[in-house]
Amino acid sequence: MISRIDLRGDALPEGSALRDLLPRAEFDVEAALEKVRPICEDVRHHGAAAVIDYGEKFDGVRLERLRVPAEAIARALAELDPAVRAALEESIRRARLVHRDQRRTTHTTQVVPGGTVTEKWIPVDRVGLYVPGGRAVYPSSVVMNVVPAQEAGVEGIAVSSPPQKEFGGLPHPTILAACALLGVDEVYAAGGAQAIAMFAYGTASTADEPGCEPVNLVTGPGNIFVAAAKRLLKGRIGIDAEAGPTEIAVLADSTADPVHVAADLISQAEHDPMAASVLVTDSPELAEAVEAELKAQVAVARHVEDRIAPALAGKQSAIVLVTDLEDGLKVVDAYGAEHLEIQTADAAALADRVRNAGAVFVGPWAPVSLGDYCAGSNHVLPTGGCACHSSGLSVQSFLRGVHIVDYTRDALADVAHHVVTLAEAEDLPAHGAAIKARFGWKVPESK
Ligand SMILES: NC(=O)c1ccc[n+]([C@@H]2O[C@H](COP(=O)([O-])OP(=O)(O)OC[C@H]3O[C@@H](n4cnc5c(N)ncnc54)[C@H](O)[C@@H]3O)[C@@H](O)[C@H]2O)c1
Ligand SMILES: N[C@H](CO)Cc1c[nH]c[nH+]1
Ligand SMILES: [Zn+2]
Repeated sequence: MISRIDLRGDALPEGSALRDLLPRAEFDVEAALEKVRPICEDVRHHGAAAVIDYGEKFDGVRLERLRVPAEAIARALAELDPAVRAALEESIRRARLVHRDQRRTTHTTQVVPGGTVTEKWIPVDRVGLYVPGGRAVYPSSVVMNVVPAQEAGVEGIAVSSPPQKEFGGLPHPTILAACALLGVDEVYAAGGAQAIAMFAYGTASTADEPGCEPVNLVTGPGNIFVAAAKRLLKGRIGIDAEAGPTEIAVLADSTADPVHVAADLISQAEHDPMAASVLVTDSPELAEAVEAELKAQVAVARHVEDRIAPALAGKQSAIVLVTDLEDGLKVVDAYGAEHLEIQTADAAALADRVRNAGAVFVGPWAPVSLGDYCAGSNHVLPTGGCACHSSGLSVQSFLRGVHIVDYTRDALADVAHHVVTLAEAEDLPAHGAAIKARFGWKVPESK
């Protein structure tokens, strides 16, 4: 059911050749652009009416209005299962602890006497947070989007999630309840590309409801249509990342428990038929035991036909045998998984050497599921190998650093000749003139 790749014996390929040994599932955002372009254009020109039309087409439910009424949000919280409420509250509490510590402080550097550069961090004014709701619904993604935005100090927060037919076209009630727990009252029942376009272009107010004001930044995971709309509208709006299907890599040795490893691989395969589950190990015995465990556990799992089985059987999932853990480390670094578990005898030491992963989970007691819900870490993480250049969602994602430059006359005079020289070197004399104009059109002599 899951394929094997044997990299023992020969020297490992290097660089991109090593990365290519472990392909991802086809997630052709470029091709999806052609599908989402007309959707985004429609929303641009026809606003809420177009979003409602696409909701009917793709989500099978025709809405009267996009904005979720305050009573529906309050009702969802009132009717929330107390155990789910307690779990969400704990998830929020832990996420707040971690994200509060990510806040940036204003920092001033005195470059020369009388010359300072202050770096100030300013939150984005208004954000649109996307919470997926196609194959599964993700109240936990409400927490992972909203908490960093709030801790960054963002004032305008809007959430959108697909309308659910079985709930009369509202987003899933647990998503609404999570919004209520977090104090978010601007929630829309819109999914896919049309939701991202709604955030980017805004919608006009009608007699029935206020429109959605355009946002500055859109964050949150989603399927290929969400990713394509983000790519298309990037520039008009900022985006966090084009998150692709979920992935887990486990680097394990003979000390790992095959029951845990198999359970963790299945846990992420449960998201999507394109999800990737990869085990990298130097132990053929562990590989065999995990294969047997996968069979046993899949036999009693839910979501097998539509997600777990195709995800594990896909080219994106594999058990990779390596000569030793040094090679294993090279393989997982080349792969750059969204989630990387280290289940080895010296897990902490090995984890410390990882360079490319969205998040690293150390040892037997830190499964990815913990991070998905209640570790305090963020679960919106770079996929598709983007961990080599990008980070997961954080307070930083919602901040802009601004340099405030403050020089006295003397401090400018002291460096003026360098500025003029560089301006001349770039054949941009007007730049130099802007300095000379302040000193009677002469370059002041440096001290
Ligand atoms: N990285 C993370 O933090 C994270 C967290 C949760 C989920 N995920 C991933 O997010 C993804 C969620 O995808 P999903 O599909 O379940 O939910 P989704 O909310 O992203 O997409 C559902 C929407 O897609 C649109 N759509 C469906 N078919 C369409 C079509 N043919 N053409 C145009 N639009 C169409 C519909 O409008 C629908 O509302 C999964 O891949 C999951 O693994 C990632
Ligand atoms: N593993 C997903 C991507 O990081 C997040 C998630 C939400 N709910 C369960 N899991
Ligand atoms: Zn998950």
